[in-house]
Amino acid sequence: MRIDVLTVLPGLFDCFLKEGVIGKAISSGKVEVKVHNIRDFTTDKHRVVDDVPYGGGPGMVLKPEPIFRAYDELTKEGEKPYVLLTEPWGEKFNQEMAVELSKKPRLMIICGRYEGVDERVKSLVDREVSIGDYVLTGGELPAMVIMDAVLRLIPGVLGNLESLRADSFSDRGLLGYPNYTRPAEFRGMKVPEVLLSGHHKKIESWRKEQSLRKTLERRPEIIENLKRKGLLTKEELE
Ligand SMILES: N#Cc1c(-c2ccc3ccn(Cc4ccncc4)c3c2)n[nH]c1N
Repeated sequence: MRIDVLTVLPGLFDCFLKEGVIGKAISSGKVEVKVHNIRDFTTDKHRVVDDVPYGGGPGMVLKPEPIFRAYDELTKEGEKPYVLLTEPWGEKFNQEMAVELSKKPRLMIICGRYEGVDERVKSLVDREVSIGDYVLTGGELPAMVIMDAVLRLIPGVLGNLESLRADSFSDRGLLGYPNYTRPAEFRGMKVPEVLLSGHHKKIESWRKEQSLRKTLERRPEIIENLKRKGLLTKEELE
């Protein structure tokens, strides 16, 4: 997969693209992520990317020209990307969307700033996406959240064991099971016996029960949604 990111703050992506699972996936060539400074696609000597809003009002708006120039330049060759625009009021990002996006060969993520992008930029966009009902200062952190959730699903990025775990739980949006590590008792708090038993079938069923119970308690709508889609097995429904 290739992802092109358009932003006026490319430096925000430096650590994200160098560290951890995502950094390894990029350095090993499993995925390709290129961050482009919208300012590099301006043509004036002051490299202006924003302007005051028509009709008045606070703040500035990202101009359409530099973004269109970047899009035209980056789509001259190769497969056309599926274009995302991060927006406070976009479609809510979730695991289902992450799975869908992970199957695209190429993505482009346009990150707004200030009051947002000129409305005409949306003629380039396939999906306006929000990561939640709270207000951020720009679209870069949402872009990193989306990339993290999508790239971890690319085969080989997480390694086999992890991707097996992911398929059975988080890809259906179920909450995770409790994790423990040594010591077996810490300040009077013991690790559940079943996890020390070495009985893999019992451990798996305990973890599935914990995940379903936590999901039912905290996010009952996820269980209802899975029931409606027939994505819960008979024993999971019991
Ligand atoms: N995805 C996502 C988001 C954003 C977000 C995304 C892009 C931009 C560009 C500019 N801003 C700042 C702004 C502009 C207008 N109104 C309020 C805030 C952004 C916020 N906020 N909260 C989310 N969940």
